[in-house]
Amino acid sequence: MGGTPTLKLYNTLTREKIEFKPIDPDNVRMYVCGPTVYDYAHIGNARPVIVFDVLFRLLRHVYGADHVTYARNITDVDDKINARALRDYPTLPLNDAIRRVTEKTETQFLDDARALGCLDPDVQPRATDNIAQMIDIIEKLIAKGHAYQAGGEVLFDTKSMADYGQLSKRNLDEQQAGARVAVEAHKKSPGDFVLWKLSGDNEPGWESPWGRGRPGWHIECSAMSSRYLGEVFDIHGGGLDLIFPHHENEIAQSRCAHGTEVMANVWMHNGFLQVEGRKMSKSEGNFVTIYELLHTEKFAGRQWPGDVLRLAMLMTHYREPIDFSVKRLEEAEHLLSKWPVPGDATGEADPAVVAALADDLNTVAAVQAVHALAQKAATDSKLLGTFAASAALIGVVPQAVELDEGLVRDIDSRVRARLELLKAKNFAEADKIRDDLLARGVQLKDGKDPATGERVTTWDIKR
Ligand SMILES: Nc1ncnc2c1ncn2[C@@H]1O[C@H](COP(=O)(O)OP(=O)(O)OP(=O)(O)O)[C@@H](O)[C@H]1O
Ligand SMILES: [Zn+2]
Repeated sequence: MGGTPTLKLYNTLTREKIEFKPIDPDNVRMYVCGPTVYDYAHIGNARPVIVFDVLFRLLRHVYGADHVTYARNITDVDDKINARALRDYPTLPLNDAIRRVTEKTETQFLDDARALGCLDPDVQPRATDNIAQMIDIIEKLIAKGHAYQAGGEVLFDTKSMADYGQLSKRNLDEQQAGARVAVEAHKKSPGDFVLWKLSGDNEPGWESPWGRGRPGWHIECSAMSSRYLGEVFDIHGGGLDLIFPHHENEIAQSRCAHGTEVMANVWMHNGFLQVEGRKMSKSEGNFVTIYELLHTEKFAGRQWPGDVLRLAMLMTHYREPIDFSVKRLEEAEHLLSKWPVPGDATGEADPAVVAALADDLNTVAAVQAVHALAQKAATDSKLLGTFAASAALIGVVPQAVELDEGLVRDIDSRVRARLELLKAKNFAEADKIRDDLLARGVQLKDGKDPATGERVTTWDIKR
C-alpha cells in the first residue's frame, strides 16, 4: 500500500473537516441511505449514489478492498409504495402488488447505478428483511424510557434524550415555540416521531408486541446499520435533506437503544442537484430519471452515456449545489472524448489523484489530474496503466465504443448527409453533424479521393 495517505472528511456532526481515523482499519464501515423503491430514481438521486461510490473506491484503495464494508439499504416499506401498488395492480392482493412494485424498482435502480459506473455495495439489506431487528430496538427504547405507546403508535420521546438535535443543531424548545402545526393530541412533544404504527386490514403489516403494524421511516436504518456494521461505525452518508429529520432521528434511536456516545463517527451529506436553482425532486415535477437520460431521447433529444453523467456530477465538489444543464453534460462529454482507451493496461493510481480525493473528496481537482494524465497518456502509452488506475478511482473507465451494425449504419448515413451539405455549401448544418458526432466520440477525417479529386470522409471512434 505504501504510505497510507491521510484522509480528510467534512463531518456534518462537528461542522469541520477532520482527519479520518477508522475504528478498525481492517474493517472500515460505511452506511448510506438508499432509495425508497416505488418509482424510477431521478438524476438528483444519482448524486449520493455516485459521490459515495467514489468514497467507497477511495477507502478500498487506502485500506484494501477486503477491508471496507459498504451497506446501502433498500426501503421497501413505505406508504408511497402502498399507494403505487394499489394504483398499478388494483386486482392483485396488496402484498403481491407491493412485491411487484418493489422488485421491479429495485432491479431498475441497480441497473441504473451500474450504468453510472457504481460498484455494488457489499450489503444491500431490505427493510422488510429486518423487521425483527426493528422490533428489538423499539423494545429496548421502551424499556429504557425513550419511547411510549399512544394513539395506535409507538413514538420516540424526544424529551427523554438530553442532547437530541446535535446533528441538525435544532433546539426542541425553539421548534415547539415556533411550531405552526398543532401538536398531534397523542404526542408528548411535537418532535416525537413514529417508531411503529398499527396497520389497517388493507395495509401491509407484521405482528409485533404492539399489534399488527409497520415500522416508521427512520427505524429501519438504525436496525440495518447496527446489524451489518455494528452499534458504532465509521461513516454515515446521504443527501443534505436527510440531516433532519431522518438522520437526527436515526441517531436518537440508535444511541438511546445502544447507550452509545455516537452512532457513526463521521456524517457526510451531498448537496443538491438543482434545476434553475431548485432541488430536483419528484414533488416539484422538475426531474429527469436516470433511465430516461441513459436510454431515451427525452433530455435534449438524445441518449447520454452513463460515464458522461458521472463525470458531469464529479466536476462539482459534492457539498456544492449542481445546476444541471445540457451544457454541463456536453462539457463532460467533450472532456471524455479526449481520454484515451487504456485497454488492459495496468498500473498504480497517480498520487495527485489520490491526494485530491483524500482532501474531502475533491473530485474537481481529481478530474483535472486525471485529465492531465489522459493528455500525457494519449501520446505516451507507458502512462496508460497509471491513467487507467487513476480514472478507475473516480469510477470512469474509458472503453472502446462497441460498434454494432446499427451504429455503423447511422454514422455512415450522417457522414453522407454531411458531404451533401458541404456540396451545397450549407456549412453550418454540416458542422453541426460533425460536432454532434464528435460529442458521441466519433471523429471525422476529411480527405480527397486521389482518382476523382472529390472529398471523402472517414471516421474513427475515440472512446
Ligand atoms: N436533487 C437532489 N440532489 C441530490 N441528492 C438528492 C436529490 N434528491 C434526492 N436526493 C437524495 O437521494 C437519496 C434518495 O432519497 P429519496 O429516495 O428519499 O428521494 P427523495 O428525496 O424522496 O426524492 P424526491 O425529493 O424527488 O421526492 C437521498 O440521499 C436524498 O438526499
Ligand atoms: Zn437512513
